[in-house]
Amino acid sequence: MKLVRKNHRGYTALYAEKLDTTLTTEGDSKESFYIGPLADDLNQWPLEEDLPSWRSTMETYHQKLLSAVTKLLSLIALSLKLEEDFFEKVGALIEPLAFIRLLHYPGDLNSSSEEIFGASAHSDYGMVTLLVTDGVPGLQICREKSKQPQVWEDVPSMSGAFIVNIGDMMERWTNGLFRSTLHRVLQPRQDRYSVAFFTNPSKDCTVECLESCCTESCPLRFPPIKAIDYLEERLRLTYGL
Ligand SMILES: O=C(O)CCC(=O)C(=O)O
Ligand SMILES: [Fe+2]
Repeated sequence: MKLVRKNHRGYTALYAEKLDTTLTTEGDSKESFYIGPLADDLNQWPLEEDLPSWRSTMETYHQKLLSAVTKLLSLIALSLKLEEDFFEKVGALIEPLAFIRLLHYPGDLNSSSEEIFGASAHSDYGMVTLLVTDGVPGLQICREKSKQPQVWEDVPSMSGAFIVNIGDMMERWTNGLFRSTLHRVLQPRQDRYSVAFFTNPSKDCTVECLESCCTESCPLRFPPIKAIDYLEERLRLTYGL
């Protein structure tokens, strides 16, 4: 039963995605399943009789994580000396483009190429990502993404905790004050599973540098852009379209 990806929902096969668009390799050695906003009816669900309660479990997870992200965004707003509901007021949370991605990295691929990653180096595209992993190592971050050579550090898995990644749209909003996290996943030696929850602003929300983040010493780095335009371009590159 494979519900092949349509409208960025459903199943994506091994090697279909390449997160580091500078690599010349085939693609990342992971397979995944996407579940997007619940309201628009575009999600692809397995039959209830094949996977009883799966849909309702995923819908509950989506709702709970969106509510956690909403709280996190109000803390981010306060930390930027903005009103608590700033991200609501700019329209980011009207119909946020929030996606669950269920990920599987097969452990038995025995690839000899050092250039094949479970997930090649990238930063997530949106506001923030909440990530849970099954404890199998592989995830790494690079703290100083513009320095060469890049230094990669393992990210330990903590049971009961989320890993939180800042995304590129948050970096654009804050003119780089909040830096998006460059990360990757090495090809694991045993099966590895993780669940990411990506949050992008609503499609018509304009992501533009906050006034307080643009100064003479820190001039504007990114022009304003509509969330959907930014997201679609990043997805286009990731899938080599
Ligand atoms: O599997 C992981 O730990 C990370 C996944 C990831 O970075 C992504 O899907 O964007
Ligand atoms: Fe990621």
